[in-house]
Amino acid sequence: MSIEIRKVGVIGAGQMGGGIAQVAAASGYEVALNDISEERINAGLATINGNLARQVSKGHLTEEEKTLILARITSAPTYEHFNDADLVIEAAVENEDIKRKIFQALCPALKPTALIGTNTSSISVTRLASTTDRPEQFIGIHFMNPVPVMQLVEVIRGIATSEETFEATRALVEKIGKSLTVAEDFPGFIVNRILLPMINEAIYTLYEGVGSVESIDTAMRLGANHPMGPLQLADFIGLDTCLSIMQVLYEGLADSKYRPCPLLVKYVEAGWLGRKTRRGFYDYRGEKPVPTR
Ligand SMILES: CC(=O)CC(=O)SCCNC(=O)CCNC(=O)[C@H](O)C(C)(C)COP(=O)(O)OP(=O)(O)OC[C@H]1O[C@@H](n2cnc3c(N)ncnc32)[C@H](O)[C@@H]1OP(=O)(O)O
Ligand SMILES: NC(=O)C1=CN([C@@H]2O[C@H](COP(=O)(O)OP(=O)(O)OC[C@H]3O[C@@H](n4cnc5c(N)ncnc54)[C@H](OP(=O)(O)O)[C@@H]3O)[C@@H](O)[C@H]2O)C=CC1
Repeated sequence: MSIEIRKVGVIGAGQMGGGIAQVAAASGYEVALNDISEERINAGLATINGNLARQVSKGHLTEEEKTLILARITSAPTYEHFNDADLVIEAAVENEDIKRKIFQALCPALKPTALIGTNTSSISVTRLASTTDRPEQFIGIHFMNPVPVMQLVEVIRGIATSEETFEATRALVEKIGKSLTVAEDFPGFIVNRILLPMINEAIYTLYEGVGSVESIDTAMRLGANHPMGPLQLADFIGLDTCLSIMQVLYEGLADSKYRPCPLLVKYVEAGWLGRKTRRGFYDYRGEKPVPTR
C-alpha cells in the first residue's frame, strides 16, 4: 500500500529545520513548523522569508510565488498541530536525549499512519526508532546544509523501517527535486563518516600549529578545490553539531582515530559555535570574518 504525503511537520526551526520547511513548501507540501518557543519559530520563519526574498530579487521566483510558499507554512507551537500531518521530520539539536524526549512526546499527538523522519547527522536511526510507537514508520532523512542549495538527501533505514516508509520517503525526496543516496545505519552514515574526520583533522592541524585558520582554509579551497575551507565549513555546520557527530563516531566505532580534537571541545565549551553565535574559527561580528587564531 503506498503512502501519500501532503502535510509535513518539522521540529526545530534552526538552519536545517527552516531549510527543510522552505523546500517542502516550495514543492507544494503544507508545512507546520515547531520549535521550543514561538520566538524561535518566528525567527525561523523570518529566515525563510529572507531566503525567498533573495530569490525574488535575483529573478528566480516571483513575488506571488513567494507569497504562496509562505502561506503553506504555519506555526506549530505544540505537537497537537501535527495531528493531521502525514510525515513529521525532526531537525532539533544533535543530542540523543533531546531527540528521544521529542519522539516520546510527539507520538501520542500523531495519527496512526503518520511517518516520522529524523534529520540526525550521525545518531543510530534504529535506536531513535525504538523510542517511538512505530519503528516501521520511522526513517532517517538526512538533508545537507544549506538545504535549498545542496542536491543530496541521504536516506537511512532503521532495522524495522518498512518498504512503504522508504518508498514514501523516496517519492518526497524526488518531488522536492533532490537526489537520494541510501546509507546503512552506522555512525555518521556516509557523508559524515567521511566529512567530519576531515574537519576534525583540520582542527588538529590548527591545534598542532601546522597552519593558521587562514592557511588551512586557503590550502583546502585552492589546493583541493573545496568550495569552503574545512574550518569555514565547521563554523557553517555549527561547532556543537561537529563535536556531537565526532562523539557519536568515537563512541559508536570505538576507534581512537575519531577522537574529537581538544580545540574543538574548547571552542564549544566557550560557546563559540560558529556562524550561529557569530564566533567560531572566525569572528563574524564585524564587516568581514576575521580568524580567531
Ligand atoms: C553536517 C551534516 O550533517 C551534513 C552537511 O550538511 S555537511 C555540509 C555540506 N555543505 C557543504 O559542504 C557546503 C559547502 N559550501 C558550498 O557548497 C558553497 O560555499 C555554498 C553553496 C554554501 C555557497 O556558494 P557560493 O558560490 O559561495 O555562494 P553564492 O554564490 O553566494 O551562493 C550560491 C547560491 O546558494 C544560495 N545560498 C548560499 N548560502 C545559502 C544559505 N545559507 N541558505 C540558502 N541559500 C543559500 C545563494 O542564494 C545562491 O543562490 P542562486 O544560485 O539561486 O543565486
Ligand atoms: N548544521 C548542519 O550542517 C546539519 C545539521 N544536521 C542535523 O540537523 C539537526 C538540526 O541542526 P541545525 O539546524 O544545524 O541546528 P540549529 O542549532 O540551527 O537548530 C536546532 C533548533 O532546534 C531547536 N530545539 C532544541 N530543542 C528542541 C526541542 N525539544 N523541540 C524543538 N526544537 C528544539 C533549537 O532551539 P535552541 O537553539 O533554543 O536550542 C534550534 O532552534 C541536528 O540533528 C543536526 O545534526 C543535518 C545536516 C546538516
